[in-house]
Amino acid sequence: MLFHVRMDVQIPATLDPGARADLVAREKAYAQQLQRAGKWPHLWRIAGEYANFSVFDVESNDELHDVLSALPLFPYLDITVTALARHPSKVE
Ligand SMILES: O=C(O)CC1=CCC(=O)O1
Repeated sequence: MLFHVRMDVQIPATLDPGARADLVAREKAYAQQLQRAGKWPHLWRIAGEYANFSVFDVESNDELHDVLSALPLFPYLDITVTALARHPSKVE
């Protein structure tokens, strides 16, 4: 199942810089692990925003929830999920 996900990142300015760097490094490692596993086939920066558009390829809504809620940045993300279905005009 494919899901389009928008993530807006809102890390508090008051967060200790070392803690922030550790969080971002752990987010990157987890994101790259999921990309290598084929679960996160698209990850794009939204130009001009601290936000991304992503596509996740997972087995179920529950797996998507597990993957997203395990993101190290999860407490600081505003997440919008859109389920995707096949378009009838898409060339195979
Ligand atoms: O910076 C972001 O958009 C949040 C994020 C998702 C994966 C990652 O490494 O950072």
